[in-house]
Amino acid sequence: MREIIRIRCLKHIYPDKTEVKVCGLDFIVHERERVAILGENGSGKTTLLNHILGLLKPVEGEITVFGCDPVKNQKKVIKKIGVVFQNVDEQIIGPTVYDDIAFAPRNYGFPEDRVDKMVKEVSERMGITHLLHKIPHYLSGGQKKKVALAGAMVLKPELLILDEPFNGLDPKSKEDIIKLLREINLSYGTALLLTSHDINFLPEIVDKIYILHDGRIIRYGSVEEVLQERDFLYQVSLRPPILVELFSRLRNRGIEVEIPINIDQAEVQLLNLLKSRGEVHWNGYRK
Ligand SMILES: Nc1ncnc2c1ncn2[C@@H]1O[C@H](COP(=O)(O)OP(=O)(O)OP(=O)(O)O)[C@@H](O)[C@H]1O
Repeated sequence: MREIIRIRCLKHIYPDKTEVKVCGLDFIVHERERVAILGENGSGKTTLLNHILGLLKPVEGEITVFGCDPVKNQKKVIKKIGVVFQNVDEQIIGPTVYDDIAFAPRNYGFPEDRVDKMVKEVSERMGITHLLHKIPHYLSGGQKKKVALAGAMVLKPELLILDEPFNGLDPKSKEDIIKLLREINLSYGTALLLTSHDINFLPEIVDKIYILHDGRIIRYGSVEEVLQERDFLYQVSLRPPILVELFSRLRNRGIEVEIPINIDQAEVQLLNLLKSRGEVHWNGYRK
């Protein structure tokens, strides 16, 4: 698969002299991949994303996005990327939801009938056509996230960057956003790159994980490999998913179970345990 991002040992110095380093392993994202960056507060996740967007210029290091330097070729690069920032209030700028979603295509000079088609198509996919006439300020938090996502997706970018997409959402809205992101990835082939402290949801939405700690990318692997490493996650100030914690405790008591990362795997593990004790039938129902 084609590489769309490659970063090696970035260093950034903010105007107040705060130094942020992202060294260690190379950071690589391929087309269509679904990748999460994990790390404690202040570890540099947003700084890294802002470099990918060409909004920040590193003082040291190498960064290539879609084969280009994102600072020197910002217009070209940004056209291929949709972004949902941590604080969506700062990015929703249109007087109505319709105008907000129409902002990017109008900005790129698409004729108004094309813009109309694009806005309607993306709004239908996001399930927000009933909100198009509304003033964004009055929307709920979950509705604002969906509008921001529609604005980010209207040009069908190759890469979607999401900084803490689940912040402040209720469980149903989280599920809606996860479902939308999976559909977007599948139907448009859009690569997903996200940060999240909501570790329990990650197996449903990403395949690969990078971990940032103390200015270094210290771990890269599949979502299963990384999230099953309970002790390692604690060492780097992260917390394992609740199922990993529970089943690790059972293993520590000598109970023979594999560590699951989602509810289906956990169900299979528990049923196997009950079957081995003769407490349930082969079909998983109680004897
Ligand atoms: N505009 C800025 N000016 C000065 N320092 C900044 C600025 N933005 C970020 N920083 C500092 O850079 C470091 C990394 O911040 P960053 O926002 O990238 O972390 P993060 O991993 O995204 O954190 P969080 O999980 O809390 O969102 C922090 O020490 C932060 O205080």
